Amino acid sequence: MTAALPPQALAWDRAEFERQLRAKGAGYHIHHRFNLRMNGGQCTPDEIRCWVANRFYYQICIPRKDAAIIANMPDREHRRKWVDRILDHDGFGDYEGSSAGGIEAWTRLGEAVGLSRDALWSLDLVVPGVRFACDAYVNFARQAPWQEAVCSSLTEMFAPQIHKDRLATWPTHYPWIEADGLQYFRSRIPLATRDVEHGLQVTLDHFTTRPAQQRALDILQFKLDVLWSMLDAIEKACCHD
Ligand SMILES: O=C(O)c1cc(C(=O)O)c2c(n1)C(=O)C(=O)c1cc(C(=O)O)[nH]c1-2
Repeated sequence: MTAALPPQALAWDRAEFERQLRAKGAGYHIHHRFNLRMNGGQCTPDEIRCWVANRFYYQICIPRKDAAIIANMPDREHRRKWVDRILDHDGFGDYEGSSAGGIEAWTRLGEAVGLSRDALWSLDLVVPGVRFACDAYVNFARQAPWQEAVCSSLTEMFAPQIHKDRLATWPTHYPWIEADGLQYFRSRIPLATRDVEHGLQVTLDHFTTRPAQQRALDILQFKLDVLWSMLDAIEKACCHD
């Protein structure tokens, strides 16, 4: 719980509010013990497979989450921008090439680490804590005002670094993973940057009083908790030493 604000607390200006949002990166799952272990090369092939299979559930929830946000957006201009996020993950056209989408790229990652398409898509390896966390994110997007749901996507401010870390460390630590399986991480770097530009604009425009800005920080914390508890559940299920 956040301490109550004095009623006279002044709103932060845009630059300070953005700084406060970005400071939440200190709680990003990039600092989670499992992520440090994974990018430090200490995971076994089974642990990597377990992470990929569980994270797949997050991947398939993202476009459902984004569709829920669109359903709550009254404004055509915002819907036009937001719909790209669904296409980024679901893809369009045939299932080949860059238009195949993120879910297909994650399926490719699964194959590169030794998980068949059927094994991944069956969701048999997804543990309850991961389901709960991802479902909480989708449900939040369904129920919250759309600007709050947009704000919750802002953990993407911190995602390019985690993708870059994987691209920099996995080929050395895990040479057994076929290199083209890492394309998902490469593809997300420019897309996350574009997403954040729009998400930040909505957030800075909407949360303009100090209590509202505090609410935005709390929403971002909720989303950080979603990602953190996914890794808690994954660590518990996947690591056996
Ligand atoms: O690999 C990661 O650590 C990570 C984290 C996040 C995030 O911060 O929510 C996203 C992604 N990846 C990602 O690939 C992605 O497409 C994405 C969309 C969103 C969102 O909230 O809309 N987050 C993330």
